Amino acid sequence: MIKTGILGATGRMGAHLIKNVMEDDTLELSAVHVYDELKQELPEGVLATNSIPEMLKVCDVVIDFSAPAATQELCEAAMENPTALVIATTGLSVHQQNLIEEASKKMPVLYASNMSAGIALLKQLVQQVSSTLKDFDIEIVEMHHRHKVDAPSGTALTLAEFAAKGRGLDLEKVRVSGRDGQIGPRSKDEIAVMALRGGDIVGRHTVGFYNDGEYIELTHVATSRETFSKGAIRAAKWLVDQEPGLYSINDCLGI
Ligand SMILES: NC(=O)C1=CN([C@@H]2O[C@H](COP(=O)(O)OP(=O)(O)OC[C@H]3O[C@@H](n4cnc5c(N)ncnc54)[C@H](OP(=O)(O)O)[C@@H]3O)[C@@H](O)[C@H]2O)C=CC1
Ligand SMILES: O=C(O)C1=N[C@H](C(=O)O)C[C@H](O)C1
Repeated sequence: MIKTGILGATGRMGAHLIKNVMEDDTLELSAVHVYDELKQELPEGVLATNSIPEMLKVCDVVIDFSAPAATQELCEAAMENPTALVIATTGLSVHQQNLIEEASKKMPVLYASNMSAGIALLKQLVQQVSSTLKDFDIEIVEMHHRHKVDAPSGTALTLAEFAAKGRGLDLEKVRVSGRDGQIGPRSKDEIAVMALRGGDIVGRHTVGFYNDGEYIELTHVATSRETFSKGAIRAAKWLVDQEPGLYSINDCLGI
């Protein structure tokens, strides 16, 4: 059995993870990190702790759907106690992204801004369309539930990176995150990434390629959070057998 820990256990994703890990035949729920208060009953023997180092001591793998500060603490603690890490938290700073890379020198780490198989494939399609249809304007729109705290979504940024890569562009130089007022005509290279928030939308991403006379829109819709929790569990099972290094969800899926 793979001893599994959950960081962000009291969150929206945490609730699905607890359920899905407990249902799984090859995973054992060893520990949950409780930042504030755990409102859910857990089976006897599961460590509920507010200490990340204590959680790491009893786990083969930790799955993280939490917040940037928590991910940072996880990476720092894991460098003292190397443990496979599946990291799904978005809204990370450059420093926090570098920490993940640093940690991956000592342990296998899989980072994915989206754990679904659909987005794993969509990234590749976006890069292909971007590099093939060079004259098409690229615009990305994401929609999420009203509780989401980071914008644009990590997935939208990842899709934008693949779009930029398809054209050999530096996303930092071409990304537009809003339009308002006398902004002038659209420049050729810009890639807009726009965020909408409302209701209980689990996650919707559209990458549009627009030209005169035609356009293509590629849309992925997540209709259940279990898409992400089950994707992370699939990643955890794969990751525990890997050497130290930084992996993507595509590595895990072999695509
Ligand atoms: N990669 C993917 O496929 C997906 C990624 N996500 C990402 O996962 C993250 C969590 O999403 P969601 O579950 O909706 O968010 P929630 O706000 O519901 O949950 C966040 C969790 O993190 C905990 N937390 C917050 N701050 C800290 C801290 N400083 N230290 C330790 N724990 C902390 C919260 O504890 P408390 O409840 O006590 O505040 C809570 O358990 C987000 O970044 C989201 O974008 C979400 C879905 C899919
Ligand atoms: O916060 C969410 O809910 C989600 N976050 C991820 C992101 O920022 O891309 C993935 C998914 O879209 C749901």
